[in-house]
Amino acid sequence: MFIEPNISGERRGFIEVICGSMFSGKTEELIRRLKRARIANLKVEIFKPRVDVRYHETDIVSHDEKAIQSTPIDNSQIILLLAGEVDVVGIDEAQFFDDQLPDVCDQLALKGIRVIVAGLDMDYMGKPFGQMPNLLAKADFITKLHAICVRCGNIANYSYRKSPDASQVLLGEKDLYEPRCRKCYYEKL
Ligand SMILES: Nc1ncnc2c1ncn2[C@@H]1O[C@H](COP(=O)(O)OP(=O)(O)O)[C@@H](O)[C@H]1O
Ligand SMILES: Cc1cn([C@H]2C[C@H](O)[C@@H](COP(=O)(O)O)O2)c(=O)[nH]c1=O
Ligand SMILES: [Zn+2]
Repeated sequence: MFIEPNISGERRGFIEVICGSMFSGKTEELIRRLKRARIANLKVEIFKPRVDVRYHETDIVSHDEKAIQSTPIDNSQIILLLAGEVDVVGIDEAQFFDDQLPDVCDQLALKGIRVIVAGLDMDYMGKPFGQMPNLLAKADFITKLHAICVRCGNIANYSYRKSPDASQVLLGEKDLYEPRCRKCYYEKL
């Protein structure tokens, strides 16, 4: 990623969005960027929605068991209260947050903070998930990652749900979901 030097001397914030299907490596990439920011001695705060307690009460944990400590929160406005003096804010599972999240990210970036957001761009129906479309619209930088289709080995954009449960929010792992390419996803629907 190339970022032009800041010619005015004033620190400018920006919004980075990491998106893709389940198992595409969003959480790993978020953790990688946040750990590098800490290596650079930047002050980092990390948040996740309280609803996401699959692996750990507080940590953000990838499917490959890479982890970083975070603060579980009930709504996105809390980030503004807790991220006063930070350089970098990380947010995982952004699709589960309320509709204030894009505005919160804008406010953080306006204060000069680097905001790194990871989330599912599509739900199991292949529809845009939560505030992700609005975050993608506001993002300065977007990284779309792909998993490997468990059926054919091509790149996977879709998160296929193996359960008949039709609610949009249904926490789970390989027990409930598998990443699929477009062809395999629509064949089995
Ligand atoms: N079908 C798959 N395609 C790609 N990675 C997979 C797959 N199944 C399991 N994984 C594992 O998932 C890891 C990515 O996990 P994670 O960063 O938590 O993804 P995400 O946050 O996008 O769901 C990979 O490094 C890999 O070890
Ligand atoms: C597709 C889809 C997923 N979910 C849930 C399942 C998991 O708990 C998370 C996604 O986690 P990941 O870090 O991207 O692997 O979201 C859901 O609730 N509804 C869906 O449609
Ligand atoms: Zn496939």
